[in-house]
Amino acid sequence: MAEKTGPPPSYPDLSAEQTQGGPSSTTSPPSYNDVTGVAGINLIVKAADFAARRHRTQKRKDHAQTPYINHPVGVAYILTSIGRVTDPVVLAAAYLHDTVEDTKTTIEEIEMEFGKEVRKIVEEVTDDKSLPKATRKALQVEKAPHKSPQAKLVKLADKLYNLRDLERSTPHGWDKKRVKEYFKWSRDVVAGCKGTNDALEAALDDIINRNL
Ligand SMILES: Nc1nc2c(ncn2[C@@H]2O[C@H](COP(=O)(O)OP(=O)(O)O)[C@@H](OP(=O)(O)OP(=O)(O)O)[C@H]2O)c(=O)[nH]1
Repeated sequence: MAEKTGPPPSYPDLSAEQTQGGPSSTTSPPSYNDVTGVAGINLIVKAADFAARRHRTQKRKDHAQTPYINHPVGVAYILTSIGRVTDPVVLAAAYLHDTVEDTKTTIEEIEMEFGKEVRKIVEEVTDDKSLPKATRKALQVEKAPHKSPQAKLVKLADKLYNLRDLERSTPHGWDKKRVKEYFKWSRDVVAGCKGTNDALEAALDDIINRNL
């Protein structure tokens, strides 16, 4: 028989932006090196919760105005379902991969909440939005081969999600030429991440060849 537990804790003073529950990490960052079992699941779900709060007002660029959080959730799911990735640190980083680039979240905050390993991956896949767009795009191609295998996994899944999204629906204001340019540029970024995960790379090759 299941043991009776008390009611769930309440967090009356937390704003929607704050993460609820779990040990608070206000002093030193947790270490999630080789995290497994319940701790691993908790890390992943905490990252999903954090990302949902931080992206909560944002929408994708499609005509349906899909909530932005669908993207990081989909990137994490691509990693598990196609890439067969089970490392909680990589999956947490997938949920968090756009929080620093696209919200007020700082990389220090990611480290305090999720540890150095997750921070490193998120940092590696974060573009500097203060740079001109052409520079940012060129840097992604240039830097891709030098990234860690974990960051390459997130990058590959991110690109696969965005390319699938482009096949599904053209973002508001994009013409055919821009879509094609995105496919070409993605092909160059993906080339620099090769040798990381056969299934993800095969899925990317398929969609890129279909569209170029
Ligand atoms: N395909 C598609 N992309 C959308 C949509 N809504 C938002 N995006 C985001 O737009 C970015 C690609 O648009 P761009 O014009 O090339 O780049 P920019 O927004 O960074 O300037 C991607 O950012 P990113 O994830 O940071 O990736 P990336 O720029 O590194 O590829 C993608 O996630 C959508 O409805 N469809």
